[in-house]
Amino acid sequence: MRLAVIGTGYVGLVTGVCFSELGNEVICVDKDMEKINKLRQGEIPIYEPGLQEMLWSNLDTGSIAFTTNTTEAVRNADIVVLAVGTPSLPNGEADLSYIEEAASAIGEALNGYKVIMTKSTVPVGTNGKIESWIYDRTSHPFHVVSVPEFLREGSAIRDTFNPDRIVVGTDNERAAKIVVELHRPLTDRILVTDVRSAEMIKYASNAYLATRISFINEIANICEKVGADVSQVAQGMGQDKRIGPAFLNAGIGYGGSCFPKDTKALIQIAGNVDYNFKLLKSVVEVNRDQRNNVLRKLHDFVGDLKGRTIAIWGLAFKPNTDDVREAPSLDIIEELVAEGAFVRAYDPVATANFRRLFDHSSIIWCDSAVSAAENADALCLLTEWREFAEVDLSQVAKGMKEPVLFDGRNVFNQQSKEIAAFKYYSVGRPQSERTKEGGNHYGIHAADKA
Ligand SMILES: NC(=O)C1=CN([C@@H]2O[C@H](COP(=O)(O)OP(=O)(O)OC[C@H]3O[C@@H](n4cnc5c(N)ncnc54)[C@H](O)[C@@H]3O)[C@@H](O)[C@H]2O)C=CC1
Ligand SMILES: O=C(O)[C@H]1O[C@H](OP(=O)(O)OP(=O)(O)OC[C@H]2O[C@@H](n3ccc(=O)[nH]c3=O)[C@H](O)[C@@H]2O)[C@H](O)[C@@H](O)[C@@H]1O
Repeated sequence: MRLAVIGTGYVGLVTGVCFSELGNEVICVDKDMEKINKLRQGEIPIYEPGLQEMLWSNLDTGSIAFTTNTTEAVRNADIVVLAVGTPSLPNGEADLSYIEEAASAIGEALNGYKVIMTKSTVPVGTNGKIESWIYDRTSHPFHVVSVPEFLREGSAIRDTFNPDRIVVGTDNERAAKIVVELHRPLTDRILVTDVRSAEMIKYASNAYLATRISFINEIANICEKVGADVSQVAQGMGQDKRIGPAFLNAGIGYGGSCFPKDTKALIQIAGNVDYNFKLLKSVVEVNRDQRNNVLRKLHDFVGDLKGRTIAIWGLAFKPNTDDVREAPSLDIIEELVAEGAFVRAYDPVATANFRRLFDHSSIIWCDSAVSAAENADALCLLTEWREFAEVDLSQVAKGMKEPVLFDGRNVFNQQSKEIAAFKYYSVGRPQSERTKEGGNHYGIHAADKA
């Protein structure tokens, strides 16, 4: 089939590349000329494992192309994929201005029957609006179908080729058949629903996953106080088939471009119909506070942070991506700087993106995990990049002023020999005897603070 993908951000690019890999003819559109020019040269603007290579091979065969010309792309397509951004407005609601602009351009361009497939995450009722924005500008027939996207950054290609399900929201049989046929090579698990239910499935899924994370983080906070180990608790819970093991990793809370935005949007969607979504409001609040645990632990152990040097491992909101949108690292580093600390930070790929959002003369950007820890008073692991688990910790400990490690993602085994060199704090796990006993040369005793 011939696809025009409008919006070549994360979702648009991954969708475009994967569907061209499946043998479709794809043209990706973006209004950002610089981005399109780079993509034409095979340069991708994001870090996503495997995407670059797949783009190159499809550019070579000519099954994918890039343009800023929406009209031409739409005219040559059977299916138009809407993948523009839907960021948060200051009140938490989704900003639909990019969707309206793109829908209007599609309406102007229509030259025959097309299916418009909405992959952007949009509030319930939006596909109806998209339909009317297009309808007002054309006399050609079309159907708008809600096909929410469930890929995760860092594993986007694997997720696209192995989806748990594809949701197709439409009341129209002809459109449903076309969209089902497009996705058939990916899976048999294709659920056709009405449009509003499809829109709700996306928000409900993200809100539920966010809820699991805040739930396990609160359990972790309680574990710390009662001397239980949240890793074992999560394992025990996850073995119950009704619960399952995924998304029960305690840590410093969720970030990224979607959970924070989509949870806030669903609270607004509920509020607009006079429903107070109390549970989800708490999920957001718990998440906001969870990242402060790192700072609280630093205060407990290091005391006043003014003039101290804090090393940071990991800036991205999760491993295998260079995305720092709503990353816990942003709040934590901003606060460290505000309190007068010096920061030595390292991330394998996300440093440039982080610096675009926040930079300061008190931060030294390091080019390896080991160098970031040099002469630091404490080290905080914020993103569980695999390379951190493989670093020679004895070398790290030797290079630090004080071997104090705050493991915000429970990467290390606190019983291990390497960890024994540190005063080690993780999330929701009992502190080792050494850590409990350990005072430090600032004269503050962790155990005294309890
Ligand atoms: N990032 C992710 O992992 C996922 C995102 N989503 C949803 O997909 C949607 C897109 O998200 P991202 O790809 O992260 O967005 P993004 O913000 O990275 O990219 C959006 C792109 O659309 C372009 N654009 C905006 N208006 C346009 C127009 N009128 N014509 C052509 N191009 C236009 C922008 O220049 C930008 O390159 C959002 O609704 C998001 O919630 C859903 C699942 C996963
Ligand atoms: O709508 C979206 O954009 C996407 O949002 C998430 O994907 P993503 O944000 O890429 O990454 P996740 O793997 O879900 O992680 C999100 C955040 O939760 C945190 N997390 C995840 C799992 C866990 O057990 N604990 C935990 O703290 C991660 O560190 C990360 O900060 C969803 O998993 C995707 O299904 C969805 O398509």
